[in-house]
Amino acid sequence: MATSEKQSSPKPPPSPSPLRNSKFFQSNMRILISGGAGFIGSHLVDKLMENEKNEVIVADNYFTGSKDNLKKWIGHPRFELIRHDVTEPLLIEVDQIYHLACPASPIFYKYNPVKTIKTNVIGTLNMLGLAKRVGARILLTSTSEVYGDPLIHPQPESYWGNVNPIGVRSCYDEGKRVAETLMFDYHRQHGIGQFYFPRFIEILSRLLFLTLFSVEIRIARIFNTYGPRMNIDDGRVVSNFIAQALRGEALTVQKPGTQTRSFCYVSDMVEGLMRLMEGDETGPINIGNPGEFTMVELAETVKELINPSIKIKMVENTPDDPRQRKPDITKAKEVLGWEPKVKLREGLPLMEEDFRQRLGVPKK
Ligand SMILES: O=C(O)[C@H]1O[C@H](OP(=O)(O)OP(=O)(O)OC[C@H]2O[C@@H](n3ccc(=O)[nH]c3=O)[C@H](O)[C@@H]2O)[C@H](O)[C@@H](O)[C@@H]1O
Repeated sequence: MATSEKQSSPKPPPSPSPLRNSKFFQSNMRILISGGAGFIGSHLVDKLMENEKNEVIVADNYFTGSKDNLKKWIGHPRFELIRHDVTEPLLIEVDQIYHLACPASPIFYKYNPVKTIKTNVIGTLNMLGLAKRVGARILLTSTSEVYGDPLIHPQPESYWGNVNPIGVRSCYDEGKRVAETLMFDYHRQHGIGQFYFPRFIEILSRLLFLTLFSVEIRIARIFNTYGPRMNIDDGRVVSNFIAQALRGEALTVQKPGTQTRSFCYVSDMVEGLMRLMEGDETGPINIGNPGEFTMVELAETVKELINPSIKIKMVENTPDDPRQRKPDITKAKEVLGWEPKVKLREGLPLMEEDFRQRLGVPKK
């Protein structure tokens, strides 16, 4: 009886790798960024590379990302770029994983929805498997789209959302919701978890080479982000309007134009993600700028700042477009001490400058 009780008792959590335990005696932190050749990923690479103790490894399949975004780091001894699709397993030794890989623009993620949901589900499983094997901390970039077409405004993290499970956006928003579920399931199933142990016990356990913890997770819910290096033909609203204004084309406001979004400048986003990774809070945490604009207001602002002579035209919208979106960032302020600094009117000219250079449109 005693033997069978012993056999059926739950297994202890798996041990973090020796690499993780010896972290306190090593100078370098090895950081993987999946999707690091993309818009937000490449800005994150720039920031992490500023710290000489970081080694950065980017894994990207270049579906929407580009080597161009990382050209200044190629050949750097602390930087490595791997062509890799996260739907396949990746076996490397790292301390931290920023898991960003997934097309984020609606036209790109709807282009191959099966691939999008595979990236979110199988890709996140593979990254979690890696995190579990090597004892790495993993941060998932989830999205404001998990709130769907929200019935609560602004959206706090406690809101469960209003999502169409069979719509054309589901590959992305339901995909990210499953990715969040996987993160928490790995956290609960493969480790005692920081819900129950404060940080100092975690540190003490590592110093004593005890392995109380396994999969440490962080979840950021990213709200609409803009800035230099967005794909010019990305299809999202800020990049569309800036490219249209510079090409002298009418700004295409999708109907009704009263729908709202809250736009966060990319440097603020990267700062929020890094604070979340380094802090003690698992999340989910909203990272976004609460400044809220209708699409007509955004078009008028772009027109005024970049090209007052262009027209604004109303065009058809796509199904399930959320009518309003604005982050409640109380939690980010409290637990990360983070809030965005760059206002829309300050960020748009910085993005305009980058788009001018890439489109070859000189300033008048
Ligand atoms: O930019 C982002 O960070 C987010 O972009 C998309 O979400 P969405 O808010 O639909 O992004 P957009 O395609 O930029 O659309 C925003 C609004 O602008 C409108 N829009 C878009 C493009 C355009 O040319 N004109 C226009 O009025 C859309 O109808 C929508 O109401 C993604 O699905 C999110 O995951 C991602 O986090």
